[in-house]
Amino acid sequence: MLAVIKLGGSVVTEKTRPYTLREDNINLFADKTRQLYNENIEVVIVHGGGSFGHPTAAKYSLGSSEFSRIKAYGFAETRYWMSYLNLKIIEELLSRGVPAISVQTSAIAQTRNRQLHRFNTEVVNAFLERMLVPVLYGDAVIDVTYGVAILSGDDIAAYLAQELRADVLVYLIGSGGVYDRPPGRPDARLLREIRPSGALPQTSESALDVTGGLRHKLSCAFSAARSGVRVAIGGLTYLREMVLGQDAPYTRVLPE
Ligand SMILES: Nc1ncnc2c1ncn2[C@@H]1O[C@H](COP(=O)(O)OP(=O)(O)OP(=O)(O)O)[C@@H](O)[C@H]1O
Ligand SMILES: C=C(C)CCOP(=O)(O)O
Repeated sequence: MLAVIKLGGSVVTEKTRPYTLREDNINLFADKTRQLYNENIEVVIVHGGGSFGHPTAAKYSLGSSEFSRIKAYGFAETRYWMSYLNLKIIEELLSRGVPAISVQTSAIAQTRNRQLHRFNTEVVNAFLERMLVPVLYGDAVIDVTYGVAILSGDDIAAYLAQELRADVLVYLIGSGGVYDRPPGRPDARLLREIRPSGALPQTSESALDVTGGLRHKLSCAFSAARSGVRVAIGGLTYLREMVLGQDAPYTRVLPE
């Protein structure tokens, strides 16, 4: 069984506080991944930018306008912080005996018009065949039209799930699933199912998110679901249930 897990930046970082880790959640994620790995479930991890990638990319407007010398520096700084966050996650996995391997996403992916254009899936597959756990991430990448762009981990996860014919694609987010309205509101209700033909939830997007927040995640999730991958969005607590398709409080993403 193969699971592609998008580990949301809202899970592993404090999104409202720049450059702040949620170490308890990184540890819990590593514990749960060890359990899956020990049960011979193949896992590909893609993590997001959280409060490391988004504020840096926003500071240099990497997702918009013309390329420039200052953007070259912003590109390098964004890559630095994404590598830093990646290493923090890898360290916890390794310390639990999980053979996690960092995959520098910008070295194997490019965009055109800010859409995924080239991606070396073979290298990810080769790591899997050797019982490794590849850990990719949303990243600053070469864009053949605009010079540089930000490629979201949400796109990468949906793409890889389809290309590798994964059994399941899980989006882990800090709010624990998709609610009918922003989860901070007292009357917010967890949606147990969501479909592209239904009403979309009300969302509150953070100004610090340069890749479109929950709305963009849903469009990636729907595209994977339409191609036949089982897709779930939920919190860390129920990672195992989502991977195995068991009933629990999370959101199932349906194809239509
Ligand atoms: N209706 C809603 N249901 C669930 N979450 C919502 C809703 N509206 C807003 N949100 C917010 O969206 C967040 C998840 O989206 P976000 O873009 O932060 O995902 P992420 O993948 O964790 O982040 P990153 O892009 O940094 O990896 C939740 O933690 C929550 O704060
Ligand atoms: C902001 C950066 C560098 C990564 C974006 O990836 P995402 O957080 O998965 O959307």
